[in-house]
Amino acid sequence: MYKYLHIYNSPNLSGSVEISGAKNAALPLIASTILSKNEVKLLNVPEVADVKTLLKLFKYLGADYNFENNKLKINASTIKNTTAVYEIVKTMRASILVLGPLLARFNEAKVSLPGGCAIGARPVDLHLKALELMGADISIESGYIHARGRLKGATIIFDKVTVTGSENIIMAAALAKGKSRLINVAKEPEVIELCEILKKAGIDIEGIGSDELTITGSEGELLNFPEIHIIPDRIEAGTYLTAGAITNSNIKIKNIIPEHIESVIVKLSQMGFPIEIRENEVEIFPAKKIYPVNIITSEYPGFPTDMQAQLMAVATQAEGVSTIEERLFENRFMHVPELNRLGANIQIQGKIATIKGPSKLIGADVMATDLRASSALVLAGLIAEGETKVHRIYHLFRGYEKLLDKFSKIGAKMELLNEPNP
Ligand SMILES: CC(=O)N[C@H]1[C@@H](OP(=O)(O)OP(=O)(O)OC[C@H]2O[C@@H](n3ccc(=O)[nH]c3=O)[C@H](O)[C@@H]2O)O[C@H](CO)[C@@H](O)[C@@H]1O
Ligand SMILES: C=C(OP(=O)(O)O)C(=O)O
Repeated sequence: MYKYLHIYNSPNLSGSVEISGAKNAALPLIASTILSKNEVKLLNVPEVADVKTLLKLFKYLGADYNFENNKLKINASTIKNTTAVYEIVKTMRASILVLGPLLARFNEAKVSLPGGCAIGARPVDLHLKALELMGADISIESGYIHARGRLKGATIIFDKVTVTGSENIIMAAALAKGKSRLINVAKEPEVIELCEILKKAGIDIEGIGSDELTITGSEGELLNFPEIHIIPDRIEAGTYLTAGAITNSNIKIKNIIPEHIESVIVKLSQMGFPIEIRENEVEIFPAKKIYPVNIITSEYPGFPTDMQAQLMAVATQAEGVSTIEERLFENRFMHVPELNRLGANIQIQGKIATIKGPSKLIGADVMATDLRASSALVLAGLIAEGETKVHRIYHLFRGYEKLLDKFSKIGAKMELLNEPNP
């Protein structure tokens, strides 16, 4: 039975939210266990749909695991199958993360092409080009990427900064023969955590945290992984921070690494929200006046595309004209018509959205189209007069753990109800 999220006007939030482990760190780290000879224990793993999908894929490949209370024990040494099937890959693009490690370990891998999705074309050409430079023979057959060959170290210059592309090639280089130089690598905290774990597992990696890495591969020898503690989810943290902002409330966001959301804090501060930064938490206070803002999305440490929709929801309440330019994905404004249905005044011209505020929002039926678009609609629903029904809400559960519990703890009123016409 399909569900929708019924949100009741909740203009005053208070209290604190504990942030879960990062989905986008957990996914590559789980994929990396393909390189491990031992069972790996991962802590602070978020129980979200994407993690469960990747685990389903691991089971299909032949791995064993146990996942309870955010603790995951996974043994990928039993993997025999090297084909990631369409039926699983189609539900989650990040399944492409098994390509690099499977190929590096088995000298062969077949992964269904992830295809386009809601936010843009999202090709994987840079992943494939890099693997070819490392000696892989790659063909596309019946919708599958078929990669074969023994990987050897290479110099790779990424034409664009790609997060999962960098992660795939870092994992491949860890087991390849010889040294790889990766230039223009992504510097997202999730990429850094992957490098640090591989280093602890015995791989020589230089340049961690910079955009150039030198990795000396183990020549096919499997690694001895340490216990892994997943870093806090900076996008979940940013989302709850924007919940404080849109409702102009005082809330604390706990269990985070504030540096990871610096660009979001800077923009909310510019909008007039006082924010106190402490060691593992930030606290947002009501603004006297909400100022408009100009945002351009970019790679870390720039403003994250994964926070663009949420900031746009907040900008609907600013006194004046804000602009948001989306530079990473060509189709990541799907929340705009839905926010406008609630009463926002947003226009799009190419990559730029212009938001005229403040707008009085009034509850309506709206459609979630992707993960972060869904969160923008939830935020808008908090301040919309009356009741807002967010349909296709399953997108949200790909990346937000215990969303209803966390929102209800800070005073938001919402419930999951059955769609009347499924
Ligand atoms: C699971 C995960 O971590 N997902 C994140 C990851 O996605 P993902 O890793 O898929 O995003 P990328 O960093 O690869 O994409 C950045 C840009 O490069 C382009 N590109 C990418 C690869 C390629 O082979 N060719 C190519 O042209 C993409 O279309 C996009 O325009 O980073 C994005 C950008 O921060 C985030 O929005 C996603 O939440
Ligand atoms: C776009 C996202 O995820 P994915 O790359 O898995 O689609 C996201 O986390 O906002």
